[in-house]
Order: sequence, then structure tokens, then C-alpha cells
Amino acid sequence: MLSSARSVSAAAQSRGGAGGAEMEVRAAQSGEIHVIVGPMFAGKTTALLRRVQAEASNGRSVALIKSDKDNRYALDSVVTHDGAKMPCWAIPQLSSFHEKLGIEAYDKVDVIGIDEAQFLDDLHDFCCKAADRDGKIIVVAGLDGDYKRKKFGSVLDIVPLADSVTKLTARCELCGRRAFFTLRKTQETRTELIGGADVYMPVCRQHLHMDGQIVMEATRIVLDLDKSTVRSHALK
Ligand SMILES: Nc1ncnc2c1ncn2[C@@H]1O[C@H](COP(=O)(O)OP(=O)(O)O)[C@@H](O)[C@H]1O
Ligand SMILES: Cc1cn([C@H]2C[C@H](O)[C@@H](COP(=O)(O)O)O2)c(=O)[nH]c1=O
Ligand SMILES: [Zn+2]
Repeated sequence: MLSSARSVSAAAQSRGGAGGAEMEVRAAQSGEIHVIVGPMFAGKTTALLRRVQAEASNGRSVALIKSDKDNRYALDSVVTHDGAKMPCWAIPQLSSFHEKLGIEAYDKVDVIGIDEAQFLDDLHDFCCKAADRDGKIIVVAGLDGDYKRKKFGSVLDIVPLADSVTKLTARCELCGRRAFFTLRKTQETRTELIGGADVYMPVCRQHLHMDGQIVMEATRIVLDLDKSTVRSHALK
């Protein structure tokens, strides 16, 4: 079921022949916008996939989109950090979605899931049109803040448009408490830097100001210690 999202929309595309009446019914449906934010590893993508999957199980036609900047695990799927995945449309900006899908197929889609929303600059405009004008249910997942805790892309700009906003938390990798923020472990300073646990870790407020390099070094020492313990046990 998880893998059916794009094929549902692709099927919608091939059904064709949408009558004007159906278009009117769809436009008359009330749209919704639901926003899921939080730091990395908080379960945003997991929550998005669950919601889209539930909508598909209820007979709605769903389409899943992500920014094509996210090439971490696969380009044609939305993938969680623990490997759950679902086919998607990977696009540079949301305005290209209509063109990719085709107008008739777009008209048939009820629910649009959007992942990695922080990388999609035309998020506000797209959500307005899709929910207010076209009656779509939009579920958006993305980072509210970057590693400096500055607002990231347009995610916060859609909060005033939203029916619901959910802020998820992860577990601080250093103490296990609730983590609201994402620490970058490298010295790289550009805002956009694609990566996973190799580059980022979730942290609580207390551990936010740890120097990433020190954390990396400490991790390396612990791992080296572990390895030498394993080696000395093996020699016994
Ligand atoms: N520090 C971590 N490093 C790697 N994976 C983690 C870490 N913390 C949690 N995870 C895993 O990531 C999953 C959440 O993944 P995902 O839904 O992709 O999160 P998000 O989209 O918020 O980054 C968790 O259920 C857990 O299994
Ligand atoms: C904090 C932060 C993150 N990114 C990137 C790193 C990942 O590729 C994504 C977030 O993915 P997730 O699904 O939320 O785990 O964003 C970035 O470019 N800049 C940052 O400051
Ligand atoms: Zn902590």
C-alpha cells in the first residue's frame, strides 16, 4: 500500500475523460492544509506517509511530492530514516507538478503529500491555490528551522494558511531527552546541505551549543574504544 501513491496518481492520469461536472464537484470540496514540522529524525516523513497511506486506504486519490534536492536514499521515492518508502514525484518546484501530472490527472487527485518542503520555494503559492481554489487536502512535512534555528524556506509562511500544525520532537542523541533542534556536525556553513546521520543529529536545548567537531571527535573516540575492546576480547 505504501508504494501505491504515485501509481494512484498515474492511474488517475490514464483514466482521462474528466467531465466538467466532476471538476465542479472537486472545486466545491473544501480544501485543507496540514503542516508537520520538527527537527531531523523526529518522524515527520513517517507521519506524512502514514497520513497519505490512510487517505489512500479510504479510497482517496493521492499524490506524493518531494523536492528533487533530496537525493539521499532514492530520487523517485520518499524514504524515512528507517527505510519505509513510497513512490513520489521528485520536482524542483511545485509549479512543475501540474505539468508533470497533467491537468486531468491533477483534477482527480484528492490528497497531495509534500516532503522536504523547506526546499520548495513556491510552497505558499501552491498551497493557497491547491487548497483554497482546487479543494485539495495538502499534507506538508518539512523542517521549520535550519541548523542555526533560523526559519527554513517557506515552511513557516504556510502556518497562517493551515488547518493544523504539528511539531514533532526527536530524542537528543547526547542525553535522550526530547530534541527540538538539529545540530550540524561539520564546519559547513551553507544553509542547504543534504545529509543524514553522517552530518546531523537531533539535540535538546542543553546540547544545542555543542561544537559539532567535538561531538564527531568524541563519537570517533568512543567507536575506537569499542573496536579495541572487541579486539582485546577476541584475543583472549
Ligand atoms: N539520531 C538518529 N539517527 C538515525 N535515525 C534515527 C535517529 N533518531 C531517530 N531515527 C530514526 O528515524 C525515524 C524517523 O525517520 P523520519 O520519519 O524520516 O524522520 P524525519 O522525516 O523527521 O527526519 C525514527 O523512527 C527512528 O527510527
Ligand atoms: C538542519 C538542516 C538540514 N538540511 C537538510 C538535511 C536533509 O537532507 C534535510 C532534512 O531531512 P529530514 O527528512 O528532515 O531528515 O534537510 C539542510 O539542508 N540544512 C539544515 O540546516
Ligand atoms: Zn541533550
